[in-house]
Amino acid sequence: MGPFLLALAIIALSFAAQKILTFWRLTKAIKGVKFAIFFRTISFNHPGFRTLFSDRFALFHSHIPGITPGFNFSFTSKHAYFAQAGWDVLSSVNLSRHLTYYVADAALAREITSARARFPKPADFYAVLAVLGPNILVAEGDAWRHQRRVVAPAFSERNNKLVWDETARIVRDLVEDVWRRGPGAGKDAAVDVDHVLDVTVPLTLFVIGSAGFGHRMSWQERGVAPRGHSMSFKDALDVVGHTIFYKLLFPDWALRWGSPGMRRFHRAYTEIQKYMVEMVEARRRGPGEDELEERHDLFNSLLDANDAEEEEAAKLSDSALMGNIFIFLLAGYETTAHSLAYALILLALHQDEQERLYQHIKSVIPDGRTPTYEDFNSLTYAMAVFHETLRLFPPVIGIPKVSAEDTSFTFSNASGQKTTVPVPKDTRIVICTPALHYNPRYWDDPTSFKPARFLGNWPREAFLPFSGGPRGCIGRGFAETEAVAALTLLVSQYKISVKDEPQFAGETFEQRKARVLKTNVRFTTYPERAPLVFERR
Ligand code: HEM
Repeated sequence: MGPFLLALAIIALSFAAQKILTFWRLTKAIKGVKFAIFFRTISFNHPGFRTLFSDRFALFHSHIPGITPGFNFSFTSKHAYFAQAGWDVLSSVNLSRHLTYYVADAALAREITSARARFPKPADFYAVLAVLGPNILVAEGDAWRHQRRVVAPAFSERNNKLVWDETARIVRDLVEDVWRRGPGAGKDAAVDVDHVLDVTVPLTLFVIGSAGFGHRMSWQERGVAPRGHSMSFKDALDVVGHTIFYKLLFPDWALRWGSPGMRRFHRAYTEIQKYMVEMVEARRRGPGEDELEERHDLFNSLLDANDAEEEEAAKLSDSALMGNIFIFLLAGYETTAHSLAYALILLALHQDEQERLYQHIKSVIPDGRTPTYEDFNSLTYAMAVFHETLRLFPPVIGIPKVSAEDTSFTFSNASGQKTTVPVPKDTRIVICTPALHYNPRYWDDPTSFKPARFLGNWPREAFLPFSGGPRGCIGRGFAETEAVAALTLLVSQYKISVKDEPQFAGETFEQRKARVLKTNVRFTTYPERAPLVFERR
């Protein structure tokens, strides 16, 4: 063996030895469960995954024993691994430098989400999102506090009302301009939708377009670019909304010169920035004659709040304004589109629940008028349907945190046994929302769709689709208003069912359910294919 190969072999061996030592050290560190045997106390390693790779190794979606917990294990297995281990916390040791705990224990999840300084977000996990500009989702410490203070007033009651009104307008346009007047549509014909996302994705895009960015869009609008632009706002937002992951994966030069899809994304992203710069400049010039109406979209309110900051140093920079408005799009559009889609599928599968929702809407609005934002608080069953959907299909399947200090977790299991595990500084923590939401300690019959469980008293600590504590979702009210409005407006006018297709004629209810709820995860959970029929009531 030549000296070069020998040097290479020594480096490889010492690398492997270092990995094995780290693995051994971490495994030793997680002694938790204690048993007293013949006057001696024996500690056992806290159960969990012992694998080569961490769950972040996206090549493997499911758990492969010894190799990886699996990128999507949290959704595919729900509470099963926790039940097997007999604990609602699992440890994970792999060849990375970090110990990880997966959490499905409600009290512990609350402890973690409420202690922002002890358990911040892992900076490396979120770094990629900073390419959009400084923003509230990735910021930590003082920078986060500053941004949240400026951003929070935009998510106001007045913005929620705008969300409602815009959702109502967009659903009305869908019904009148597309479903009742579109090609092949009779006035009262049933409407076949090939995939529910074909409805919910544009719907939520239009809502974030108007209530978020202050740009009204419609289903039939053709993409004519105004002077000075190469794309209409609608087309640009559509492209950016669907393919924003390009921005997270590739540097600017690659987007500029890459595949046609990458170039289209780059053009759309540049266009949106251009539109927003124009909106900022238009404000600085003052309102035009036809712009005297007060506007409560997120972008406008964010600019208002920023202008109102007295000290120049307290104002957000232009790039932080852009970063935040893009993060609203990234964090708020797919999550809402996908969860609304699941709600419609679940209602189509469970006709009894759909009827209950319909009767409840009728009891709130007996004269059949169009529901308004003032009805929102009374539409409790629609909200219960949305919450039950988020429990069963949380769009975000893991809430990552890191321990900022050496500490410990104490928790008990279903049989009342208590344990304490050490949590060294830099330990990774993932709150597994599906496991928490399907945990039978908190939810009776957890796999069933039962919206009524969200009426009255329900275990709030075991429901974290929006995370919780100070870093909880700032857009929760936005999403809930939009979903309740859309569900109420659609179910009050249409009976929704799963489309009968000849190739699935012989399937049982369970097979049909599994087919239309088949889920994939790309950033958020989404249904792969769910054809529905909307039949006029
Ligand atoms: C069903 C819909 C939604 C779900 C399930 C959801 C879920 C979440 C979750 C789990 C987090 C915490 C993420 C983390 O810890 O990294 C979060 C944060 C956030 N969400 Fe949402 N979200 C939804 C809708 C929205 C909407 C509509 C907007 C804005 C228009 C939005 C804006 C944000 C922002 C800005 C944050 C960061 C807050 C902070 O760190 O202070 N979300 N969301």
